Amino acid sequence: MPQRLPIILFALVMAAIPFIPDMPPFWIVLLDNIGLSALVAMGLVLLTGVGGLTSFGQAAFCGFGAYTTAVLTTAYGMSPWLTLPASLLVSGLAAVLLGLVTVRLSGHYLPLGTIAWGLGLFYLFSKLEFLGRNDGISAIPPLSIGSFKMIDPGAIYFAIWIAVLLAALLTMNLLDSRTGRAIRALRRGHIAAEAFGVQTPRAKLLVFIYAAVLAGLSGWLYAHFQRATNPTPFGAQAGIEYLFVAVVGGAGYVWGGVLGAAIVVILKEILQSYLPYVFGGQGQLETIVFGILLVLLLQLAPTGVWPWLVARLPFKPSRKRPDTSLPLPPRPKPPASVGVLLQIDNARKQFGGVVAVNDVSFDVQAREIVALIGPNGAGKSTTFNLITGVLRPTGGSISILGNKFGHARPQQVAKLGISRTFQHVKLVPDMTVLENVAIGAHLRGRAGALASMFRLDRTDEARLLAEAARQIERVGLGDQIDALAGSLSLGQQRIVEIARALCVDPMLLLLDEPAAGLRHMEKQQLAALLRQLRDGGMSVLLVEHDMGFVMDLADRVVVLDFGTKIAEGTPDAIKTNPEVIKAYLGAAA
Ligand SMILES: Nc1ncnc2c1ncn2[C@@H]1O[C@H](COP(=O)(O)OP(=O)(O)OP(=O)(O)O)[C@@H](O)[C@H]1O
Repeated sequence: MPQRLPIILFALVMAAIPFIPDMPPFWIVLLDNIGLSALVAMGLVLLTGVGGLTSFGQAAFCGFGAYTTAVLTTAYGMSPWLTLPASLLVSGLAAVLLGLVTVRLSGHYLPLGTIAWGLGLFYLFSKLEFLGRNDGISAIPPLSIGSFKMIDPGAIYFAIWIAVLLAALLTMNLLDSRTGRAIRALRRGHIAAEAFGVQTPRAKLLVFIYAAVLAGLSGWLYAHFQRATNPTPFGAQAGIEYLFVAVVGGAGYVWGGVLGAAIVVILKEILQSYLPYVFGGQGQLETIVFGILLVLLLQLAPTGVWPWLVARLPFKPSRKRPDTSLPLPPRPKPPASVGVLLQIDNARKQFGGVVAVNDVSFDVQAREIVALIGPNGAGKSTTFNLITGVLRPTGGSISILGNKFGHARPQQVAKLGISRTFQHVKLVPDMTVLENVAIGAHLRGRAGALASMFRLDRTDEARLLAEAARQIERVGLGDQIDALAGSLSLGQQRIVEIARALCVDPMLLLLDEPAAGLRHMEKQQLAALLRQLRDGGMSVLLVEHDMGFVMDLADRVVVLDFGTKIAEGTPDAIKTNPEVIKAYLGAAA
């Protein structure tokens, strides 16, 4: 089924609803409220479900949108259509200021931070004289087109649902793009995204602003729907409720935001209307029952109702295969005469009293496979992290083609043409293999968020996906291209990581335990691929515990023990080196 067909059908159904004969006006009011809530929830889908940034403070951004238009239309007589950009701008600017502080927080501090400013802004709205303090602002004019005033709920219905549909389309376009993949990669932690050039603070700020602008749009519509505004709908409780809406619907899914809004708004309405009859007018009971029902719902569908429903559909949306003939210009390569590609000179890394890497020096030549081996805790992964900019060295230097880059950020290291895989696989499990691998080509694309939202990125996108598809074919996973990464075996996921690293078109490939979890045949195929890459001009530095694999494949082996280099040489020399034998036997004993 074509991907856009369900959206067109949905739009037609929503457009037809107000024309149903004898449609109770109350239902239209409910649908208006659902639309307003869906706009905020959609922003939260992107922020929390996709980007992994939990926010309890979204209601405050609705407040910015609502109060901006309320002030400008009532005090300055501006047309509501002119206040729309102003409302979005004020919400966006507020998000920039709050986001610059908030997105740097991590773990529990991030949601706590959003609660703090959510509460703070609520009190600000209720204390400022020009916002009408607790009473708010009334007599806000309705939206109008010519002499047609959208006073009744059936009229503003169209404005609200056109906004919801446009927001859904723009959000889906954004997610289905280079920038969208970067945002989705955030959920797996910043290290994996940064290794492929994603500017994670910028990506986080982008989703923060985007979510705030959608909330501001909802606030603007709300102000002209209610024609009055006060602080209550923009407080902490409303912020928590919006998060509920997103989670119940399915926090990672655009349409989950719409469905969640429908479930929560309708459920609340039913409970408020009927529970007083059941319990004889006892106050507040609906809040308790509402909470219990939502918890039960989440037991049934832990990732939200939308994915639960989609998994039960008899048909699946069809995915278009990328056209692999589309070229992506290769990155510049080192001249054929180059000898040493990577030089590590007395690299040192201390964690407090632990010397994880102790003045280690070695090099990797052009077109060479070097293995870095050593017992557990020898400092191999730390060395990888020093080379890739994840850790800053305590001393020494690292250079590529003679240029020192020891203190570069991971994004800059990726730009130099160094890409990597991880000891603990860092793929986004609910993204397809193709989408995961395409993150590797991030630096080779150009399209930004705005171009993606308006589908102006298609040529760029087609080239990135073509490159990803070629690399997936190259590593032998062509038949898994549309599978979710999380559904593959661990060994296959490691191979997907190699394809992602190859998408960088690197001159140096760093592989952290690539053969772990692979079967014998798969290891042989991997070795053949790595030899082919080397013969094609790439250098490979790999950490591996499988000695058979290493000794068969590597041109040279560097051995670490307790952070210190104890040997270096050809596989044959290393196999018989007494220091190495002692280190390994010592470790085994
Ligand atoms: N972030 C950290 N903080 C403190 N100590 C650390 C940190 N990272 C690594 N270490 C220590 O540095 C030493 C080297 O660790 P590293 O992970 O580099 O070893 P490895 O050779 O990769 O081991 P393995 O083969 O088990 O992965 C270990 O003693 C480890 O405990």
